[in-house]
Amino acid sequence: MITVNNLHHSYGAKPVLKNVTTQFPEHQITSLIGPNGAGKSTLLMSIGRLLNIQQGEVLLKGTAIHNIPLKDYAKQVATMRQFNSLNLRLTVRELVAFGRFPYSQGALTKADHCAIDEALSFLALQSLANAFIDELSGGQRQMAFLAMAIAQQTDYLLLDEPLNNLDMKHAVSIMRALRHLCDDFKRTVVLVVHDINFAANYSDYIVGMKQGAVHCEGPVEEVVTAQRLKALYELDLEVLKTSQGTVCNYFNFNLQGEYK
Ligand SMILES: Nc1ncnc2c1ncn2[C@@H]1O[C@H](COP(=O)(O)OP(=O)(O)OP(=O)(O)O)[C@@H](O)[C@H]1O
Repeated sequence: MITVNNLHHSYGAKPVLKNVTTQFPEHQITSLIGPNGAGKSTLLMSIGRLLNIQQGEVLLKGTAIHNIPLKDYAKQVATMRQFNSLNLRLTVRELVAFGRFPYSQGALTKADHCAIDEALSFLALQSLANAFIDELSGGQRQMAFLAMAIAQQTDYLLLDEPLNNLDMKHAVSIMRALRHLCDDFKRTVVLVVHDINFAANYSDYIVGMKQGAVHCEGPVEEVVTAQRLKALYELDLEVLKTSQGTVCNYFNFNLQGEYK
């Protein structure tokens, strides 16, 4: 279990996480949602140890993460950050191989090659294995970075906007793949996602953040209500239950406090 207790984070004098306390259920998908600038990425990067913890604590299975050697942490927690402008002269396979670094330190073993093959085939990326990252579309690149995180074979996956740049079909494939990782491989996934409909239909638990604080959290059914989402986003919307799932419709409503 990942537990966050009273986490504060400031950039310079600007506080962006204010007393954040939450935890993410094991073997489930948790979506971090909320308006732009709410602190979702800062929270995720703090948990992933890509940002130092300034105040408060993050526990992994009861141990404060700063007490876990980074090398061991990387075998338990993989983080995919937003990388939009990276131009790497690496093939997809070489990139995915970086996911094995905590195990191989660069000298890939047979087991590492198997893990790389598994990650590529899990996301149906075999045909792109020898393509160069800087020659891929944004969506293909996103999939390659996700494969790198999956190849790390950790119990916990932290993903910052993994659906960025993906068309509907690829976004659905990714969310199904993440469900498969949780349901069949007992992984725990925490992702930042802007599309409330993906959060509503593929996650188990939702943490809604606003202005650096946890605004609401709970199982999907509790958080995905018109009342909760209106308060979170300051936007009128309706939540429709259909035979295929939940649809949040926020089109053609008035923006609260703004022009029609
Ligand atoms: N490196 C940085 N230096 C200064 N301020 C930063 C930095 N990174 C983020 N911020 C600020 O911290 C606040 C929270 O940013 P963060 O990226 O965590 O929010 P977010 O909820 O993930 O936003 P978004 O949905 O827009 O990606 C924002 O006001 C942002 O401007």
